[in-house]
Amino acid sequence: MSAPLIIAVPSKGRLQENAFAFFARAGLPLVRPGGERDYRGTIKGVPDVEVAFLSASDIVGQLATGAAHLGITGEDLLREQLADADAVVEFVTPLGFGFADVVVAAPKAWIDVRTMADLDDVAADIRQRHGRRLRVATKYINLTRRFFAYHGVGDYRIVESLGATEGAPAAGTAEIIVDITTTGATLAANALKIVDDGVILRSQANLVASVSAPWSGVARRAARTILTRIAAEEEARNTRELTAVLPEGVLLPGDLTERFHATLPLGLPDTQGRVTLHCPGAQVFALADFLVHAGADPVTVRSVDWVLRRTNPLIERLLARIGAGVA
Ligand SMILES: Nc1ncnc2c1ncn2[C@@H]1O[C@H](COP(=O)(O)OP(=O)(O)OP(=O)(O)O)[C@@H](O)[C@H]1O
Ligand SMILES: O=P(O)(O)OC[C@H]1O[C@H](OP(=O)(O)OP(=O)(O)O)[C@H](O)[C@@H]1O
Ligand SMILES: [Mg+2]
Repeated sequence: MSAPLIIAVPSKGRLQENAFAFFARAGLPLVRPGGERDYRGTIKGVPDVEVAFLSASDIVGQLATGAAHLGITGEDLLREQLADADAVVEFVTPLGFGFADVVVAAPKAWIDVRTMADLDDVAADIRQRHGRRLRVATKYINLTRRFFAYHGVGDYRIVESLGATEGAPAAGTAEIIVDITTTGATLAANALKIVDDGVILRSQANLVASVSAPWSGVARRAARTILTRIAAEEEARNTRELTAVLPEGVLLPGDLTERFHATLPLGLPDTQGRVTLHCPGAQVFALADFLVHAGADPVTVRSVDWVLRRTNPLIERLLARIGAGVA
């Protein structure tokens, strides 16, 4: 048997919980036979797949070396750890969880400091008064360097911080910080504020593919199965299915798509006038009202679990990147 597809999934914390829920919704239940401390798993019912449970940060490394074919991790970590992330991985799809902004934050007490340009002034001031550089506590060293250079701030020094970064200014080890924030609670608790033009990156968890992994036929086929279900769930999430019986002689208008973004997955109404329509959640009531006024009574609306298609944008994107090969 040729080597399986390796998919790297966060092994703990918020990203792990969300990743398990996400895969389950897509009809891809992750199985961890040995419990929380088991770092190898499978996807129930999908052959030729091995799940590697790793830290979100290690997942970046495994994708970069090609040890994993697919992975779930934060865009912040990908952009921080890879000099040119887009050259090394293909961003297949954002996952709608793990939202975190990488931001520059300064003490709230610095009332005159609002922008990156103001920080440049502060840096000059510190240099002049104390003969040293502005200190920035962060674990996002590369993102910080790139962003500060882009804003023309050069007279600073990074103080590497591996945790509790928000505490650095109060502890006196740095003046400002670069870290991730989601609710803002940690910044507020530490009397810090985000600099107005200091949002470096709006990150969320992404499904990404390694460009350098050995994409054998087996790996491609397994990836196709996984991406088919993920795309099916993505499409279904915002799809509502309406069923109705139209009175004899009533025709559906030709501009159904333009007016309601609706499609007819089963085709035109049958001889009894029965019809099934799909439309986005936001259009449901407009379309239902229309059908009721046309004489349908009742109109039934359902959520949809999956919309499975022969191909989809996720597969197309992956194949375009790794080469069509023998999938
Ligand atoms: N507060 C948060 N809300 C949402 N996503 C977050 C949050 N904190 C981190 N993340 C996302 O998850 C990734 C990994 O963070 P996580 O906290 O799981 O790992 P860690 O900080 O390396 O480890 P730990 O917190 O367990 O010491 C981050 O890089 C980011 O993409
Ligand atoms: O804006 P908030 O919602 O307050 O979230 C931001 C905090 O969450 C993360 O910390 P985490 O809890 O992962 O602890 P860590 O610093 O040990 O990673 C991050 O490092 C921030 O400190
Ligand atoms: Mg953390």
